[in-house]
Amino acid sequence: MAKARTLYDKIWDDHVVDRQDDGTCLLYIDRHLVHEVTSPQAFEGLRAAGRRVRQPQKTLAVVDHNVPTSDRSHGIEDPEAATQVAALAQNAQEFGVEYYNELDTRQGIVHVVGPEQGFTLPGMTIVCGDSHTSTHGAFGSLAHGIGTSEVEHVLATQTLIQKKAKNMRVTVDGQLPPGVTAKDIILAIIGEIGTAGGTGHVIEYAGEAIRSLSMEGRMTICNMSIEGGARAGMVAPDEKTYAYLKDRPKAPKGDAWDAAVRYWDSLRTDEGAFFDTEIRLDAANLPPIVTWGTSPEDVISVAGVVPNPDDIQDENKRLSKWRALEYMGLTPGTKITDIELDRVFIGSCTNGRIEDLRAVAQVVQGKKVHERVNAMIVPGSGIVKMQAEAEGLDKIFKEAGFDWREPGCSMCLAMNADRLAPGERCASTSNRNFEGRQGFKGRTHLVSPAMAAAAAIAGRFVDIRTFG
Ligand SMILES: CC(C)[C@H](C(=O)O)[C@@H](O)C(=O)O
Ligand code: SF4
Repeated sequence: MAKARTLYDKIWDDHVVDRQDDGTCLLYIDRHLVHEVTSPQAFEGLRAAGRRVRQPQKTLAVVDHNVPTSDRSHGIEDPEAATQVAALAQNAQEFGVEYYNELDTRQGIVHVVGPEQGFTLPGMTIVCGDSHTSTHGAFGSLAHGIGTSEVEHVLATQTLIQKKAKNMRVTVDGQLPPGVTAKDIILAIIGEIGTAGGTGHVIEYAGEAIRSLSMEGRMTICNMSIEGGARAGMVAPDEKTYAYLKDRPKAPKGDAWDAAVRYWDSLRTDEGAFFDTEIRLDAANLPPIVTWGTSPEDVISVAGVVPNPDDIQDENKRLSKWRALEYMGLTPGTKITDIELDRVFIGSCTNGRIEDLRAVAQVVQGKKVHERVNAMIVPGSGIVKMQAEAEGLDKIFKEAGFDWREPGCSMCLAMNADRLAPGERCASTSNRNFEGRQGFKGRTHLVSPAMAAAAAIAGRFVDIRTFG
């Protein structure tokens, strides 16, 4: 009998072109997403070597990090951003790669755009010069970030040099309580395993709670796999995956669709397959989570208090958590619900999709953003924006006092004009709370969309389970 294999093993095996004795492999790459930040040198390298893009139709380029989220119909004012955007437009044209510019409705954050267009499909190897490429694993693909020199390698050859990672399974049993979301699951997992817990592994998420999630929720989980140190995250495809993808512009059609689904149905981890590491969590025990520090592992229940680093044995860790508290302007023992906010950011490739915006609308409908708070909502893509407007969500947001913006990465990493002022405190639906991530000396607390929405109204963190 054939050896029992994991989902990761199967996709890996189906893409190995060559294997050296030391385990180094050449992997075939099915899809390559390209954005303006990590591609200029890669295209420059091709140009210098006189090479073409090997398979332009398997490559898709979009601008997201630098674009302003204000009206851009009259061009991009910031000269640096304008130069980077223009460079991608020029490279895409010169190398025959499909490109969504800042005025295209299909434009958005690269990890929102891929799935939305059906460019992301189960069983594929997907890369992008961006760490959150792990998002696409929600479709049962092997998707991970690569560096700029690898971007050049993939552009030139449609292959990547890789060594196989270990298998890890995170099983989330049970059912999520009301008010607790995919974001809380992944923050809880990272809190449990730490930011290095997944190092050297590809994580497969399994269990009843994961199965019950929408594709949007699964993307939120896979998105943050990288914050847990893993190379990639994945969820086996199922009927929800197919329903999401069917009739998407780039998804296969007719007989090709049927044949694809037959293959995708085989992409399940076999009974008895080996995992190097296994973790289990019970969804029923999870609270809404807020991060208190400068690492995504610094998690605490909204009903809790800021922890005391003195309780940590390891000296280095203890000191680093004290530094985090100092940076965050917090003292141990402070109730999370006593933390006041200046800003709220709803968006990013973690939580900038339509389901996230619906969750926000549900919380803020008929209410007003707290007078101290400046709150913005940045849809993950033009398609998300259009859908939200068709559902009237933008009206709900604007009436509540939210700023409704154009799509892009925005204040997830503050590469454009959207940023925190020094000392400002923000509830954010994004994935990183590093020092300076949302602006110099800015203070970021990671939360779910519903929790960010409630915080915008209350001006402080509130427990979404009792808010209303
Ligand atoms: C700019 C890009 C290289 C970076 C990444 O790789 O993740 C960004 O998207 C981020 O989220 O920090
Ligand atoms: S939204 Fe944030 S995390 Fe996602 S790709 Fe953009 S900068 Fe990176």
